[in-house]
Amino acid sequence: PSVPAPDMEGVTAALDSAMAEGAPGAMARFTGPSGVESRTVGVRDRTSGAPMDIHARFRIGSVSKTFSTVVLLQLVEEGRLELDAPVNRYLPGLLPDDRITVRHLLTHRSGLADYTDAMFADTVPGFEAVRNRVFSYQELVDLSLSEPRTTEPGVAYKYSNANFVVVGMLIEKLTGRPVSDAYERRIFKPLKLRGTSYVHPDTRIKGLHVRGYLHPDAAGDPLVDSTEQTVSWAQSAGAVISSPADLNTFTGALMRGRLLSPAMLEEMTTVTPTDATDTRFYGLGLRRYDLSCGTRVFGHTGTVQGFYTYAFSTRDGRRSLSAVANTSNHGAANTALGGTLEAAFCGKKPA
Ligand SMILES: CC1(C)S[C@@H]2[C@H](NC(=O)CCCC[C@H](NC(=O)C[NH3+])C(=O)[O-])C(=O)N2[C@H]1C(=O)[O-]
Repeated sequence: PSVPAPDMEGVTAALDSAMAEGAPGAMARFTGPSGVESRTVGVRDRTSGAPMDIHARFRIGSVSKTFSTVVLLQLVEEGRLELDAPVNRYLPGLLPDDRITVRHLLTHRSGLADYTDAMFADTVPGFEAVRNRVFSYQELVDLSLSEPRTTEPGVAYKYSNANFVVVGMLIEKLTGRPVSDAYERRIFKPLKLRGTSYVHPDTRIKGLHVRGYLHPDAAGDPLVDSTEQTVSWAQSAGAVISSPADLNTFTGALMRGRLLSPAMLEEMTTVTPTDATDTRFYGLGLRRYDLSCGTRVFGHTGTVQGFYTYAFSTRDGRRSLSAVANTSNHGAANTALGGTLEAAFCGKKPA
């Protein structure tokens, strides 16, 4: 069946509006049946004035959660753990409730509190306090468990980074290796994602990269260059570095079944609503957005200091979009950037 061509003027308009909302720059890359289209606006470095570059790498924040999910679901396929088994079967004594299952982690239905709410309540001081810190997984879990749980296991969707910290712990326990080895061996190398890396706790983004600029809470305060950080507060929940092309490859390959069996991909894309709207859903470490033209796209969003990211594909993997703006803590810029999805996947609006 023919699909609408991407509305690249609309994509550019969304990138321009992200800049108008305070992003120093933004870019998007679309891959579809007619090939690749990319657009860049503004700068990747405010000091040098270097223009945004479609080949530059950046922090993808919680898009990392989908990478971690793919590794864990491959381990499920290999019989190393079961989706509906208690987490405590594999990490004895870790969680205070044996009813919390592996699936609850991947669907944000565990009830484990998100420690980043308190950690980043004051945006810039919170960031400065942790940007060079190295946390153990256990320290992050302890931060979560020091707060009340948000729901009985399985009862409700409540997004929490803690879930994907535990996913990282499961991967390391079951493989006996750091998560970086699993990412490399199971995803980065097979898909030839040469611009994608997991370098925690190194603070640098090596090679050609985008610098990220954090908006302070007080309007009018200067942007904070947040490019260098360990992202140790997130790790398997948010510390992957990638590029527009690699994200297109990753979400496209995932949806084409190159990483998981058809049955497991079906599990991953089986969703429940995340909010009152009937357009946003969450599966296993994966978001589904239902667009105005009826197209359903699957992928993830990311918010890490200095970077907003969208990385989505259609269910058949034939069309993929990745978009990034090099700012954060500024919702209007994030919403503006999100406009690239409708333009790319729904095409030009009828006159
Ligand atoms: C659910 C989200 C939005 S939050 C979650 C994760 N990012 C974080 O947990 C970092 C939150 C603080 C980031 C900081 N904000 C503040 O400090 C506010 N006081 C900023 O904007 O740079 C990620 O990425 N996910 C996004 C996702 O999945 O889309």
